[in-house]
Amino acid sequence: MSATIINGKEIVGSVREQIKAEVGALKENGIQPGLAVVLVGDDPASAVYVRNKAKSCDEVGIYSEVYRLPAETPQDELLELIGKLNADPKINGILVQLPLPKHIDEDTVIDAINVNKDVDCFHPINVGNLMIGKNSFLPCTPAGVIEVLKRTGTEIAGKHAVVIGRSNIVGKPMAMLLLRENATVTVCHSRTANMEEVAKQADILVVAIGRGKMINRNYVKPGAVVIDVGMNRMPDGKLAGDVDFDDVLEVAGAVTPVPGCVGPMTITMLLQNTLEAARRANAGQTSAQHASH
Ligand SMILES: NC(=O)C1=CN([C@@H]2O[C@H](COP(=O)(O)OP(=O)(O)OC[C@H]3O[C@@H](n4cnc5c(N)ncnc54)[C@H](OP(=O)(O)O)[C@@H]3O)[C@@H](O)[C@H]2O)C=CC1
Ligand SMILES: Nc1nc(=O)c2c([nH]1)NC[C@@H]1CN(c3ccc(C(=O)N[C@@H](CCC(=O)O)C(=O)O)cc3)C=[N+]21
Ligand SMILES: [Mg+2]
Repeated sequence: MSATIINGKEIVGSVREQIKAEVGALKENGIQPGLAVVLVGDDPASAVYVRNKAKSCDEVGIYSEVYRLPAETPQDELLELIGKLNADPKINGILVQLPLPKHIDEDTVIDAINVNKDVDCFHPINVGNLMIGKNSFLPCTPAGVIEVLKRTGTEIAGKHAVVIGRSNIVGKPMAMLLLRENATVTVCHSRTANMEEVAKQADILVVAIGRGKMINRNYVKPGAVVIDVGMNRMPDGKLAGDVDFDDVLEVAGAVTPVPGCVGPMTITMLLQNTLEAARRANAGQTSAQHASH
């Protein structure tokens, strides 16, 4: 038996078509959503993601600005740029590419981003709103995974979902979104005992650990849907996920490919959030106003 390879390109394409149409409709009312992406330092992987983000904005008609700052940029200068972007009406979304150089405190930087422009959903207020189920931006990678599950017709409610990884960017918000969809959720991490046994209980297995090809068939229940968030540059120079794709393909029900699914889906959700931010800015409906009452 061989698993279905989830067609990421097709899903990404159809969500982006929808976003493009909605951006087009806003433009007819004289509104163009705008995204600012800030990259500090010259990490080559980050440079690729930032280029992809700008290109994807163009494709759907979102205005974008990219700021490339040298690695030694003082924290104050970065905060000053964020202050300017916070006040700029052309900019609806601000994304500061992580990780930042060591001399910069990531929490301080994230705190400085206007809550209503935090299209990553990394600001503590937006993270809090997510926890209590209030309307806020959805974190891009986890929201992209939910969209993939829904568009492949995967039932989530009542199913056992196991998330491997507990980072603030992926694992934790992923668990929260699956819970919102009424899955029974287990989160694994580096201190989890008997991880193969735990993972094998999953109907839906989401893997975000940053260990190239670590998750093989021993972690997978026959027929499970396996979502690979990992992005690793292997010693041979090739890109691979955290899942041993060829091995898992033989037992799983469906598997996402890397590259070609969760990565581009993450960018798609970023576009969606930027569109949503522009809508809210123009409706005068901001979560900061809600939060201040
Ligand atoms: N496609 C996309 O859009 C995105 C892809 N990524 C990719 O996803 C992967 C994860 O990213 P991120 O969450 O930021 O990574 P982090 O390094 O921040 O977190 C990794 C998590 O995995 C856990 N972990 C590490 N090794 C093991 C192990 N051997 N067994 C069990 N758990 C383990 C860690 O546990 P502990 O907490 O105990 O240390 C931690 O919770 C990376 O490959 C990254 O490149 C990330 C963001 C977006
Ligand atoms: N503030 C912030 N927000 C993020 O969302 C964020 C971040 N920082 N730091 C890094 C991670 C990683 N990430 C990816 C986005 C797209 C692809 C992507 O498009 N991947 C392509 C391949 C790209 C390639 O060829 O290298 C694919 O999987 O098909 C991957 C990874 C967002 N992240
Ligand atoms: Mg730092």
